[in-house]
Amino acid sequence: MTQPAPPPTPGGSPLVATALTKVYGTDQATTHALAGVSLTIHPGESLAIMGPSGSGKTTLLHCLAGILTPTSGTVAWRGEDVATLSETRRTVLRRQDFGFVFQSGQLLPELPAVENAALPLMLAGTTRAEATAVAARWLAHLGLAGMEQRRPGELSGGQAQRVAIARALVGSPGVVFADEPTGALDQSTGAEVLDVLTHATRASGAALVVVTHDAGVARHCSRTVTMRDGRISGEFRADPTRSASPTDQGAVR
Ligand SMILES: Nc1ncnc2c1ncn2[C@@H]1O[C@H](COP(=O)(O)OP(=O)(O)OP(=O)(O)O)[C@@H](O)[C@H]1O
Repeated sequence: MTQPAPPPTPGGSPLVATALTKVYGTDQATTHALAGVSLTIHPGESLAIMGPSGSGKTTLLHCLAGILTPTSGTVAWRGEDVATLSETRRTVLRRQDFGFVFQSGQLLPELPAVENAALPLMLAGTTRAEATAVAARWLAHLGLAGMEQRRPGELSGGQAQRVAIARALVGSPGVVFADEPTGALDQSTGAEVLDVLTHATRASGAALVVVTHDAGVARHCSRTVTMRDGRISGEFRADPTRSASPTDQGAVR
């Protein structure tokens, strides 16, 4: 398969979170969703974030991606602190440097697949003709040639997630954030979509951060961190010489 995006910049900079905390609520009822998380995500790596419900996975993802402002701590990205940027600058950063894949329902139902995939480029000012041409190449790259004009309602769940992956990658982001990207799919479709997500992201040179409950997802990633009560409770690196699962891991933090 030919790579439709420009070649990745060699090297690139890591995303570095330091001592992140996030407290939700008021004085009467507070939740310490993040209680001091430090994490470095390197260019080209794929990181799975696992842990029980309520352990802070989505909150961490949203703080890393500039969707949420942490209560304290920093998120360093290409010389800026994502945590303290203005909302306007964060919006630009999210559009230009980051890609997003969520569980489902993220595509605009009235737009054909190619326009859904082209959206980040059009929002960044690329002409419609150029944006849809790049998006069509991504769709073909992800196995959706011939489906460019279908609306989301005319696609299977797995095909719709491939469109979402094309949309996440079309702007050549530095980091792709995915929150339960296969959560709405059956097991075999989910595995296929995950394969597409991890391979396409790696080929584009971007890092991938995936929140998941599924150990099968984590097995596709080069590293897994587990969370408990707002903290990182364990870390596991994939060993390319054997098939392993996060349950094998030893806690390193
Ligand atoms: N907007 C909010 N307001 C108040 N509390 C919140 C809010 N969002 C999350 N929380 C709380 O923060 C904690 C962490 O939530 P978070 O969604 O990050 O966990 P999670 O590990 O992603 O959970 P799940 O696996 O169930 O999606 C939970 O106790 C949750 O109830």
